[in-house]
Amino acid sequence: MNTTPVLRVTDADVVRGGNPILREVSLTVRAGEHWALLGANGAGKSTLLSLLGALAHPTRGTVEVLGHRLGRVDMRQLRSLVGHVNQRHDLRSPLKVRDVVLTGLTNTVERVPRWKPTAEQVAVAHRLIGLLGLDDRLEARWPTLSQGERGRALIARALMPSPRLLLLDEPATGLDVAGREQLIERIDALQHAYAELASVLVTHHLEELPPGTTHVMLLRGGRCLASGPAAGVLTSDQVSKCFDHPIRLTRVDGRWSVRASRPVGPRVG
Ligand SMILES: Nc1ncnc2c1ncn2[C@@H]1O[C@H](COP(=O)(O)OP(=O)(O)OP(=O)(O)O)[C@@H](O)[C@H]1O
Repeated sequence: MNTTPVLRVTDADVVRGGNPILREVSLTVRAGEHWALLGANGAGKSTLLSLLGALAHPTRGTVEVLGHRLGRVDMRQLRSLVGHVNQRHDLRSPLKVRDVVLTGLTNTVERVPRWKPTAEQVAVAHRLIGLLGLDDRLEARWPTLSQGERGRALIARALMPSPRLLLLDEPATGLDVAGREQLIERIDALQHAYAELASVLVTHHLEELPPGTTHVMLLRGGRCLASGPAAGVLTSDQVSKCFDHPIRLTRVDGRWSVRASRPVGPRVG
């Protein structure tokens, strides 16, 4: 087993246009851990994810992705080793689900002309398609897929090169309840199927956290408010601070949900 942390961020600052966007953020992610980055709009989640996906450099501090320090490696090459699921996938061709998933091996949006997968690669694609619950959509074409099916196809695509790290940027945005629940069920299944895989999921909705979430970082105004094992970080107090609102957090059957907590006082009427 590889014991090098999958991600190590040390005192990272990001400044854009003179504005501090991330301040002194540190994070270590190890194999088998499933992190969630939580915070209100503008807290800095996507900016942090862009460092973790080797898409941007920190202004100060260090970021190591899969043991490679940003600034000392070829970012493009490093990116190809990270499974990054971004809902903005600008695919124009009506590719079949299987071919969309196989583009994960060429790390391209479109199919590379004359590139042919091996029988073994096709078998891996089929296994991932099954794992993401898309067996009956194997022959379906991209434009005919629902948003939820597209999201799950993109996760299968990201897993094609067997990455050690999977990054999920608000994967449930825009899904209806059924789509969200299918997605969470499948993320849960793949976390069980790939015990060594580490993942980082960005969201502002606690209802979207898969039950296998092991660790959480709460971000507020570009700073880490709390970070560590989910049970210690996800408390009503800390989540209320994170979202600047009094919130009551509950966990049932491994899933979290939140409600605004009502101030205790005399009832009127
Ligand atoms: N290139 C940039 N120049 C200036 N400000 C930026 C830049 N990129 C992001 N910001 C600002 O940095 C802050 C954090 O942005 P970021 O997208 O990381 O937040 P987020 O937590 O992902 O938000 P959301 O939940 O709304 O997606 C925001 O206030 C944003 O406007």
